[in-house]
Amino acid sequence: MEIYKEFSFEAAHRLPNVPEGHKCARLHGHSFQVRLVVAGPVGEHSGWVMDFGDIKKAFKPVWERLDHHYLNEIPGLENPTSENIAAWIWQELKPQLPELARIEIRETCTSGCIYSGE
Ligand SMILES: Nc1nc2c(c(=O)[nH]1)N=C([C@H](O)[C@H](O)COP(=O)(O)OP(=O)(O)OP(=O)(O)O)CN2
Ligand SMILES: [Zn+2]
Repeated sequence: MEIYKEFSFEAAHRLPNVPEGHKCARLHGHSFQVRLVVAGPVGEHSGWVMDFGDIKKAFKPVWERLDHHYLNEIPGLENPTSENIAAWIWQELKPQLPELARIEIRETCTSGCIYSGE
């Protein structure tokens, strides 16, 4: 079964590799929405795949590196597209949360990406 926990973080970024004149070359900010999906069997006694609180605990140190930061200054996020942010979170979080199955990032109300580690 899959469960999920949602988070948000506020951050600024600019996209350095967009074509000349692209609006995203300018410094701007988003309230990024993050959904972490965890997969596994439902424990017979616990009745859950994992305590939602344990997902929150695992993500906290990663979240703290993102929230209210200028993403371009974070090593590995020099080109902070949604795709690269999702892959970066995966790389940071997967060792602490091996049950992580998917990350969904929403950059605006209408734009985002889904990453399953491939
Ligand atoms: N594949 C990607 N495309 C774009 C990314 C990205 O990370 N991956 N990022 C941006 C910009 O950061 C931009 O802030 C968000 O894009 P966009 O959806 O174009 O934003 P708008 O809210 O202005 O969208 P409208 O639907 O046109 O209002 C750009 N592309
Ligand atoms: Zn943006």
